[in-house]
Amino acid sequence: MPKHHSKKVTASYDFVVIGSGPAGEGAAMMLAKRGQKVAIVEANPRLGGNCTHRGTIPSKALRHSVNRLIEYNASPLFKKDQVPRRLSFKEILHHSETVIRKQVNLRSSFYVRNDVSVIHGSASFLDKNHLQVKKHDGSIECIQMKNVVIATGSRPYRPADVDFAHPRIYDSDTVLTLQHDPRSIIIVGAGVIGCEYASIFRGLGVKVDLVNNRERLLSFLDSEFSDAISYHLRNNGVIIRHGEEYKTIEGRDDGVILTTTSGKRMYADCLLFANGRSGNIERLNIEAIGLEANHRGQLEVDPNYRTNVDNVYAVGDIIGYPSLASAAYDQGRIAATAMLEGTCETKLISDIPTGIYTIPEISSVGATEEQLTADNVPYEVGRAQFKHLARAQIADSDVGSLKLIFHRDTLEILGIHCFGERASEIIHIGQAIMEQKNGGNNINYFINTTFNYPTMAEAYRVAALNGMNRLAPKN
Ligand SMILES: Cc1cc2nc3c(=O)[nH]c(=O)nc-3n(C[C@H](O)[C@H](O)[C@H](O)COP(=O)(O)OP(=O)(O)OC[C@H]3O[C@@H](n4cnc5c(N)ncnc54)[C@H](O)[C@@H]3O)c2cc1C
Ligand SMILES: NC(=O)c1ccc[n+]([C@@H]2O[C@H](COP(=O)([O-])OP(=O)(O)OC[C@H]3O[C@@H](n4cnc5c(N)ncnc54)[C@H](O)[C@@H]3O)[C@@H](O)[C@H]2O)c1
Repeated sequence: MPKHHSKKVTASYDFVVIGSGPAGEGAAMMLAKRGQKVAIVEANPRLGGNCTHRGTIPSKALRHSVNRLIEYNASPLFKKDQVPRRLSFKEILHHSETVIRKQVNLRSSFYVRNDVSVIHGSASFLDKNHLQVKKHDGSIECIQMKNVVIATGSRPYRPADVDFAHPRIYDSDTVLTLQHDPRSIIIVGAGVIGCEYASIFRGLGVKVDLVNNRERLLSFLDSEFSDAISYHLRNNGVIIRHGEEYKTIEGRDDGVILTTTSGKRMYADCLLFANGRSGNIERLNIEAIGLEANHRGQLEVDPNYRTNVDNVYAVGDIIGYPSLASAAYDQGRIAATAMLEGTCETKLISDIPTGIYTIPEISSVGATEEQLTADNVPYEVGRAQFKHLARAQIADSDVGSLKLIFHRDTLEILGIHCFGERASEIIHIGQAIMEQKNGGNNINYFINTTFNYPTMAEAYRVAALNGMNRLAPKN
C-alpha cells in the first residue's frame, strides 16, 4: 500500500460516502448496485444517520405514541371508567428506541448485502483523494478514493448565549435524553420541529408555550392551513406567542426563565430550543481540498450535486434546502448516477411535498392560494371536510380537510393541501395525478374513478365535485 502524508493508506475505493443518513445511504446503495467498490464512513457507532437516531424517526415514533394515547383517552370504547390514561415522555421514549433499533438492523443489513465496506469513525480530508478516519479507539486510518460524497447532515443550531449544558435546556437532539416528567415546557422556535414537539408535549398533558419569531406558524403553508394548525394547537391548550424574540434564557435548579425583547417573562420546568440547523462541516477539514461552506455550514453544489471540486459531491442537509429525509434519499441516488454517467437526467422533483407531523398532521404539494393569486392564475378550489366522510366518522377522526386547487380553464390540479389524520399519506394520491403529463393531470380523474368505500381517499371525489360545482359559467 502507498503512503500518504506520512500515513499508510489502508484501503482504496472507487467511491467513499461520508455519513450514513438517508442521503449517504441513497448514494452508497446506488453506487454498489452499479458494481462500484464503495465504503461508507460513519462517525456514530450505529448506522442510519441523525435521521434515524435524533431526527425524523424518533420524533415520528414519539408522535405516534402520543396520538395513540389521545385516541385512547377520547374513544368512547375505552372511556367507561372515566379515568384517562397518562404516559410520561420517558415512557414513550421506550417505543421510539425500539423503532430506532429495528431501523438500524434493517439499514445495516443493506450494507452487508450490497458489499459496502462500513468504516466507523470521523472522516476528514487530507486531499481530494485521501481521507483520514479517526476511529473510536483513537486509531487513525488513511483511505484513498477516486470520488467522494459528503452526506454529513446537520445538527441543531446553538446560539452562544444559550447554556445547552444546563440540565433543563434542550435542543432537538438532547431532548431525547429527557428523563424527568416536565409539567411545563417553553419551546423557542415555531418551525417544523417546534410545532411537532409542541404537539407531542401537549398530547402528554404538558403545558406548552410556543415562542415564534415570525407572525404566523409555518408561513410557507397555504394560509388556510397555517391558520388551521394555529387554531388546533391553541384549541388543545398550547400558548402561541407570535413575533417574539428571546432576550435571555436562564437555567435554574428547578426550571428555566425566558425573557423576550418585548419585556415578557416566562417560566417553565424546561426549555426546548428548536430554531434552525447547522451543517456538519467542521470536522471534515474541507480547507484541505479548497472548499468553503456558508455561515450555516452548508456547501454549494451544481444541479448534479457536484461541489467546486470535480470528484467531490454533496447531498442531504449539508447542502441546505429542502433539508428533508424524503428528498435526501433521492439526492443521493441522483448524485450517484451523475458521478457514474457525468450527469443525471432525472432531477429532484420541483414540487417537494411537505409532511408535517403535528397533531393534527398537515401535508401539501404544489402551489398555495396566495402564490396563485399573486401570479394572477385563474383557479378555483374544491374542499372536502373529514367530518363528512364515512371512514373518518368510523375512525373518530373528523378533524381535518382536503383542499384541491385547480386551474379554472384547463382543470389541471395546481396544489393540494390537507390536514388531519394520515394527511401525509392522503396527499400522495393527488400528487400522483398532479405529476401526470399530456392532459393526465385533470381534476375530473377524481370524479370519474371509483374509490374504495369507505376510505379517506373519498375526500378527493368529494373535493373535486365540490370544486366543479363551484365553477362559474364562462360567459
Ligand atoms: C426533529 C427532526 C424531525 C425531522 N422530521 C422529518 C420528517 O418528518 N420528514 C423528513 O423528511 N425530514 C425530517 N427531518 C429532517 C431529516 O431528518 C434530515 O433532512 C435528514 O436526516 C438529512 O439526512 P442526511 O443524510 O443529509 O444526514 P443525517 O441524517 O444528518 O446523517 C448524517 C450522518 O453523517 C455522520 N457524520 C457527520 N460528520 C461526519 C464525519 N466527519 N465523518 C463521518 N460521519 C459523519 C453523522 O454521524 C450522521 O450519522 C427531521 C429532522 C429533525 C431534526
Ligand atoms: N416533518 C418534517 O418534514 C420535518 C420535521 C422536523 C424537521 N424538519 C426539518 O428540520 C428543519 C427544521 O428546523 P427548525 O424547525 O429548527 O427551523 P427552521 O428551519 O424553520 O428555521 C427556524 C429559523 O432559524 C433560522 N436558522 C436556520 N438555521 C440557522 C442557523 N444555522 N443559524 C441561524 N439561524 C438559523 C431560519 O432562518 C429560521 O428563521 C428543517 O430543515 C426541516 O426541513 C422537517
